[in-house]
Amino acid sequence: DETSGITTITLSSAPANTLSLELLTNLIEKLRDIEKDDSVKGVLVTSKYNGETFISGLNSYDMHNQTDERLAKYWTAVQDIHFTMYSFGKPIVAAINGDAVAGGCAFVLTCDYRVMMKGKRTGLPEAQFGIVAPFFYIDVMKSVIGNRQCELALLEGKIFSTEEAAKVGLVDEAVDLNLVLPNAMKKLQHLVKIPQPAFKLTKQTLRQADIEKFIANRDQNLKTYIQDLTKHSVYVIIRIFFYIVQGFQN
Ligand SMILES: CC/C=C\CCC/C=C/C(=O)SCCNC(=O)CCNC(=O)[C@H](O)C(C)(C)COP(=O)(O)OP(=O)(O)OC[C@H]1O[C@@H](n2cnc3c(N)ncnc32)[C@H](O)[C@@H]1OP(=O)(O)O
Repeated sequence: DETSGITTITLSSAPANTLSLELLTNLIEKLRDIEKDDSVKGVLVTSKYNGETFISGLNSYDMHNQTDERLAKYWTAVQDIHFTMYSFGKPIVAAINGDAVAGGCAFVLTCDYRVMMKGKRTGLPEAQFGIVAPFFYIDVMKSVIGNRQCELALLEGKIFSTEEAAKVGLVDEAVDLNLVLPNAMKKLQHLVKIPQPAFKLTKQTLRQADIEKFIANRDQNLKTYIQDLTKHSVYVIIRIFFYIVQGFQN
C-alpha cells in the first residue's frame, strides 16, 4: 500500500506452506529488496491458508535423500531466512492465521509482534522427533519467553495451543480468526510511526548478541546439519510424518 508504506506478504506454497527451498529463496530475495526500498516502512506476514496453516515447518522432502550440495543449499537458506528476518531493519508483524509449528514457530519468533488465531498450535517439537532444535531456534525462543519457560518447552518438545502460547509470551495476542489481520495491521501501523532510526537501532541493540553468535557459528552449524541429516534423516522424516498423521503430544 503506497499511502501507508506497509507491504503484506501472503505465504502461499501449497499444500501447507512448508518452508521449501523455493519458498525460502523467494522470500529472502523479497525481504532484501524491501529492506532497500525506502517507500516500504513495514511488513505484515500472513498465510493464504486462512484458518488452517500459517507455516508447517521446514520441508521434509528438502531434508531427505538429497546430495550434500543440495542439503547445504537448503540449510543455508534456512539460516539466511532466520538471519534476514531477525536482523530486519524495519518492523515485521506476523498475522498467524493457522498452525505455526517447528520451523514455522521459529519464523514467527523472528518477527517483532505476533497475533495468532485462537485454537491453533505452535512450538518447537524437535525433541519429539528425537533431535535437537537448531541453536538459533533455541536462542530466539529463549530471547522471547526467557530461559526457564524455554527449558520447560524444549526439553519435551512442547506444542502449545495459541492460548497457552499467549500465557508464556510466545505470541502477543490470541484472538478470533476475524481479528488476526486487523489487530496485526493496527500494531504495525503503530510501529511504523515510531522514529525509524530509533526503532532500528533499538532492535539491533536488543538482538546484537544473538546475531553475533549466529554469524560466528553458522558454518559449523551447516557442517553438523549435513552430517546429522546424512546419518539420521530417515529416522527424523519418519518421526515428522508420524506427527503429521497422529498429531503432537501436548
Ligand atoms: C538431524 C535433523 C536436523 C535438522 C532438523 C531441523 C529442525 C526441523 C525443523 C522443522 O521444521 S521439521 C518439520 C516439522 N514440521 C512438522 O512437524 C509439521 C508437520 N505437519 C503437521 O503437523 C500438520 O501438517 C499441521 C502443520 C499441524 C497441519 O495439519 P493439517 O491437518 O491442517 O494438514 P495436513 O497434516 O493434512 O498437511 C497438509 C499437507 O502438507 C504436508 N506437510 C505438512 N507438513 C509438512 C512438512 N513439514 N514437510 C512436507 N510436507 C508437509 C502433509 O503431508 C499434507 O500433504 P498431503 O495433503 O499430500 O498428504
